[in-house]
Amino acid sequence: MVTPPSTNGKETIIQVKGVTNRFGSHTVHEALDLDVYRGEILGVVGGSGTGKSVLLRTIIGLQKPAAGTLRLFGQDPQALSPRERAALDRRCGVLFQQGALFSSLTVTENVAVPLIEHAGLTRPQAEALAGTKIALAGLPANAGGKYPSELSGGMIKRAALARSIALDPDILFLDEPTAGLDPVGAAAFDELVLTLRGALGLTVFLVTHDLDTLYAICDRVAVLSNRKVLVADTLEAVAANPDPWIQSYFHGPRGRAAGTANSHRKEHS
Ligand SMILES: Nc1ncnc2c1ncn2[C@@H]1O[C@H](COP(=O)(O)OP(=O)(O)OP(=O)(O)O)[C@@H](O)[C@H]1O
Repeated sequence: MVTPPSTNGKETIIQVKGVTNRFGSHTVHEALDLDVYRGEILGVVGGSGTGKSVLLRTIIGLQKPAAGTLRLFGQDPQALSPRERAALDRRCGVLFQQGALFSSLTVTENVAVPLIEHAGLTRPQAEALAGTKIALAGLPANAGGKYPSELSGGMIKRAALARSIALDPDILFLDEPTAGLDPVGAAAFDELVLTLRGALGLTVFLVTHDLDTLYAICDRVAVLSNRKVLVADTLEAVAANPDPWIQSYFHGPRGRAAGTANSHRKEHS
């Protein structure tokens, strides 16, 4: 058993050190460092094309970096046997930008897939457990029998979330989960992530453009800029950073509106 490193009493469960990613001559990340602490919701922001999704893909092993090291739960994924690697993958739930449900399967069948393929459950066992996950994701019981084409955008996100927590992961990776949702649906999804973090003890790595989400649920925010993590800190500390992109992001009209809405929310809670 490898003990993950500890920083200021916080347990680092993802450590990205000196990671470089290139596509041809295009360097997306260069010597990028980032730590993610157990139990936190980390919001990852940055301008379009700064490499937020590529960073997520690197951490979950879908993108092999040109340089640098990764540690998940204190382990180097590259050094693991296929069996150990599969066990590590099961600790990571992922919700991709498009939801990526199988369109020919019902919601229950979609959620049952990882339970059959990776946990070795029989179909009836998997479908029974899928019902619990569907309820946890805040969907009504009758949603289980529906096909993705019969669901609203918000319900599709919840169904995909149910599938991403099917194997009881320790970390949940969310790539722009509220993109395309109306503000009410987006706020409800934020609340769901917060509730699940508490109920399941998850750590959440959340790529987002949504300022309301940052204010509502993130413990820390990491800003990607110039091929690196420019700053990773509390929202207040990040918003005070003089970097021009950060200033326009947090203190432009949309940033001010999100900050004001959050102050009201705190006053009335
Ligand atoms: N498979 C790939 N092949 C070539 N280039 C890629 C590939 N994947 C990503 N890129 C490039 O890497 C850069 C970072 O992409 P990424 O999708 O991580 O950005 P992002 O910060 O998530 O952007 P957005 O906010 O627009 O979603 C972009 O310039 C993109 O074109």
